[in-house]
Amino acid sequence: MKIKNIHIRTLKAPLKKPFITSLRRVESLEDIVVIIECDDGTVGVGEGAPTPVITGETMGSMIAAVEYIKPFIIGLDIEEFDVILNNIHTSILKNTTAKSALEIALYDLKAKSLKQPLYQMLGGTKRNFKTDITISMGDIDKMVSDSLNAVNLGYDTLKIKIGDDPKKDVERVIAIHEALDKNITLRLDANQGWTAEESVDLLYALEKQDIIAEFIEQPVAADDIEGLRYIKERVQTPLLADESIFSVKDAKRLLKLEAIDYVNIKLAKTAGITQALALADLSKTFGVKCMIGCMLEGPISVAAGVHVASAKADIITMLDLDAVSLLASHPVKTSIVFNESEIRLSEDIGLGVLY
Ligand SMILES: C[C@H](N)C(=O)N[C@H](CCC(=O)O)C(=O)O
Ligand SMILES: [Mg+2]
Repeated sequence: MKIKNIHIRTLKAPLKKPFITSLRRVESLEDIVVIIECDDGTVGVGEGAPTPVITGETMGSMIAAVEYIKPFIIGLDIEEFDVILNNIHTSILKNTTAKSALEIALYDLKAKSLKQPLYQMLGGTKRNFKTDITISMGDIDKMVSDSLNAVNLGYDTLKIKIGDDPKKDVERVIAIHEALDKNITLRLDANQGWTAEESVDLLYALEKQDIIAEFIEQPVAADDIEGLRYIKERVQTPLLADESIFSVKDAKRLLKLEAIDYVNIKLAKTAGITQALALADLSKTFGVKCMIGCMLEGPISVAAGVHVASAKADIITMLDLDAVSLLASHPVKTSIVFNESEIRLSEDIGLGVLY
């Protein structure tokens, strides 16, 4: 099975409502779908969504990166899996989401060539998962009503976006906590919005009210490693690193410093499945649990995240794979069930995506 061609398509999908974090506001999804076509007609499909404020990539840069990588892998046989991976990653630096889209398509092809579902090829057996849902940042009343609606839809874990105003952020979390049953788990994501000192003050204020979230995600700037350690040494609320960890190297540094409690793995940051698996393995050696997350992206790349979650189910114990549920509709047929908080992998070969 030789790689004959690589096609790039654009996927557009409307959101149920605007997606708002301290870093950006998005009104609808637009991303790329990468299709690797082999000489026997088999195709593998991957996807990547631009998140300029996190990975530095845009639609244009991702398309250019995939076009640039193409000649390094066209003509190679799927049997030369490691050579193809190496060529993807060494032909150009960075461009992690573009590389992830290519890797996802390649893993889809490899699993299809072995006639196995991808999670089985990766050693997984788990097929049923529960994800949280993101509550976009906004006015307190809107965040409370969005939280109540999410619980009515069956979600028992909410990821609350905050980070634009520490004082208002405390009020938001207290109001949401007051409005919900106490069996609902709250995750907080500030997307780098606070300083280390603000983070400690804010988390103390919540802890004083007996609000201890499951974790606070990325309270400070991605490169503020000392800030993360400063917070971890002072608060009870566990600390999860997102934008601070793209690679195994990033994670090693933070884990050695004992600066965080959990790691958020996203294929768009790890440049695909290979390093995501390695990141889970590394976290396991440090006894640190992981979450698998996503950007605002579509069902193909989210599906790849679910397969990774199955492969590393012992260490990836938390899921933030809600992007498909945030879409009002999308054009992709999958045999994977995305039903609000419930996600179920099928026994179809490959990713389980028909495009
Ligand atoms: C969609 C997911 N639940 C999420 O919140 N991801 C964000 C980044 C998403 C983006 O801006 O596209 C995160 O974890 O920071
Ligand atoms: Mg985050």
